[in-house]
Amino acid sequence: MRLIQNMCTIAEYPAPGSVAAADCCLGAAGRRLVKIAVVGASGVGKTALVVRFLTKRFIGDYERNAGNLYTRQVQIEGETLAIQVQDTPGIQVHENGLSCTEQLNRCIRWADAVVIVFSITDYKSYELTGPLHQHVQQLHPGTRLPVVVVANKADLLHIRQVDPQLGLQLASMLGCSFYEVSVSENDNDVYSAFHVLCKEVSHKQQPSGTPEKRRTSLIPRPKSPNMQDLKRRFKQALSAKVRTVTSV
Ligand SMILES: Nc1nc2c(ncn2[C@@H]2O[C@H](COP(=O)(O)OP(=O)(O)OP(=O)(O)O)[C@@H](O)[C@H]2O)c(=O)[nH]1
Repeated sequence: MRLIQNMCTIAEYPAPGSVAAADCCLGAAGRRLVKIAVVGASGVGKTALVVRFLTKRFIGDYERNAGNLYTRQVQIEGETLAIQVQDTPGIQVHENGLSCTEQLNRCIRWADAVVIVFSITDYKSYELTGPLHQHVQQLHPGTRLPVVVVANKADLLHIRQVDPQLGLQLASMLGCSFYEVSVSENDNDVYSAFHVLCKEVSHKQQPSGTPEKRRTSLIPRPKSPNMQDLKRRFKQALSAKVRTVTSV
């Protein structure tokens, strides 16, 4: 779906490592930038989720997605971060596994974090979550990309195919936060999912030396005796010895 705040599509998006991509490391006004890709099977509500997060609205009917990029600012722990959210076309599942286009892979490589969406009314979309998570991590070798798992359409209880426990168990096995949401009925949980993810990325982006440095400066150093102290102790020892000698 085409929306306000639309900047460009995945196809136009600079490949990671290019000069243009490097320019994107800081958002408007030099704010830190968090790049999030929203992925999952077709029809699970990816566009609806992104639109809800950006506008707090649920429109109902969305054009088939071509992979649009949106931006907004969020407050995380007192800091205003620029975040870019990349909506992606639905992943097709084939008998021999995932079928990810190069366009989608480029988007996942570009991202600092990923939201994997499935629908509670579509068991196949849930089954995609594990392999998709593995695929995301494979595209980011040497690091653990923050991922949140979102189970959508929680309002459609009468046609539920995925038990909430299943989603929770899978997410915890993958080491991800999990949210069961109804994009059509509620925006709080949607916001929380994005917020948690931004927080995780923000912590990851902090220079690694900073907290460690602060911690070490808090550890009290063992006191080394100064000369005055040494002299005083020496005198004390000496007079004790003298006292012992005189008492004998
Ligand atoms: N009942 C209900 N319907 C929803 C919810 N979220 C999305 N939908 C509907 O599900 C359909 C698919 O939503 P989209 O947001 O287009 O799904 P998508 O994952 O972006 O689909 P693709 O672009 O094909 O990949 C639309 O008709 C939405 O109105 C929800 O929480 N509850």
